[in-house]
Amino acid sequence: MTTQTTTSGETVLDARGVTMRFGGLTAVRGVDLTVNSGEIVGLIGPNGAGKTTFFNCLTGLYIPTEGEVRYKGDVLPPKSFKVTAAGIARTFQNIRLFANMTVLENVLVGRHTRTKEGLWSALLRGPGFHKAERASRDRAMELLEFVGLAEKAGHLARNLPYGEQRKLEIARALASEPGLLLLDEPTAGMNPQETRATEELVFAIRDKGIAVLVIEHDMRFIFNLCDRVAVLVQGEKLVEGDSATVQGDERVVAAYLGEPYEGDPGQDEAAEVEAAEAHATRSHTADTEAEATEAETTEAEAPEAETTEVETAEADAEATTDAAPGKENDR
Ligand SMILES: Nc1ncnc2c1ncn2[C@@H]1O[C@H](COP(=O)(O)OP(=O)(O)OP(=O)(O)O)[C@@H](O)[C@H]1O
Repeated sequence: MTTQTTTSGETVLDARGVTMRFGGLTAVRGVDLTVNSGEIVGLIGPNGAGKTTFFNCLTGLYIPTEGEVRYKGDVLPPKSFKVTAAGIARTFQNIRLFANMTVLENVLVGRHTRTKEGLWSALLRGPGFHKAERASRDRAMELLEFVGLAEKAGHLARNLPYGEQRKLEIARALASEPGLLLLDEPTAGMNPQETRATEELVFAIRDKGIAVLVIEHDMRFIFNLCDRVAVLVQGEKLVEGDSATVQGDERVVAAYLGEPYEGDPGQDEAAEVEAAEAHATRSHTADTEAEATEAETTEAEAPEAETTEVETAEADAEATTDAAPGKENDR
C-alpha cells in the first residue's frame, strides 16, 4: 500500500488557537492540537462539545473564526477538496457513500484527487487514460482487500451491512493517499465484534505510516487505541494526555456526568442559570403561597358569607311572614 511519506515523529497536524463561532454560539474556543506521524490521537467529549465542528475546521469545511491549521508545516487551504489533495482525508459521523454505486466505484471516486489524467485525456479515452484507469482500479482493489471488502467490490454500497459501509468509507478516504486520516465516530452503530475489528484496522492504518485522529464515544475503543487523548468540553480543551492520565482526571469524569468542576468554562453561565431558576422558583413559590392564602381566605369566608346571607334571608322571610298582612287572619 503506498502512502505519502512521513518522517517518524514529524508534526503532521498543528492546530493553534482554533475558534469557531456560529453567531452568538462559540462551538470551539482556542483549541490547540498536534498530531505527530506514527500517532493515533483521540478526541473525546460529551455531546455538543465541539468535536465535529473542530474536525470541520481541520478539513476546510469551515474556515475557523480564529486560529490556524497547518498540515506538515503549510497552512491549510480553505477548500475541502484542496485539503484532501494536501493529504488530510476524513470519514463522517453520518455515512456519506454513493448508495447506488458499487463498492469499487465508491473507492474510485475517492481517488480523483490522485488521478493525474486531465479532462481531455478522460474525454478522448486515449492510452494514457486507460493506463491510469487500470492503475486506479488496481489500487482501489488493494484498498478493498486491506479493509476486507474485496469480495464485495461489485455490490451496491447500499446493500452492505452498516459495519461494512463504515469500512468502505475508510477505504474511500484512504484512496486519496492521506498522511492524516480523521475518523468521526467510526464504530457508531457497530456491535462489539465489529468494533474490535475496526480497532485492528486503525492500528493497521497507523502501521502503514498514516497518522490518525479519531472522535469516538466508545471509551474502551479510545483508551485501547490511542497514544494520546484530548478532551473537549463546551468547545474548550480540558485535558490532554495518555489514556491513564485522562481516565484518572476527575474533571473529565465530572464533565461527562454533567457536574461542574473548577475552571469549568460554563461555570459562570451555569451559576447565572441556577440563580435565575432559583429566583423564578422563589417568585413562583411566593405567588403560589399568595394564591393559596387567598383561596383559603375565600373558602373560610364563603360559608360565613353564605350563612350570613341565608340567615339574612331567613330573618327577612320571618319578618315578612310576621309582618304579612292578614296572615293571622288566615289562620
Ligand atoms: N453549523 C452550525 N450552526 C450552528 N451551530 C452549530 C453548527 N454546527 C454545530 N453547532 C453547534 O455547535 C456545538 C458543537 O456541536 P458539535 O456537533 O461540534 O459537537 P460534538 O462534540 O461533535 O457533538 P456530538 O458528540 O453530539 O456529535 C453544538 O452546540 C451545536 O449545536
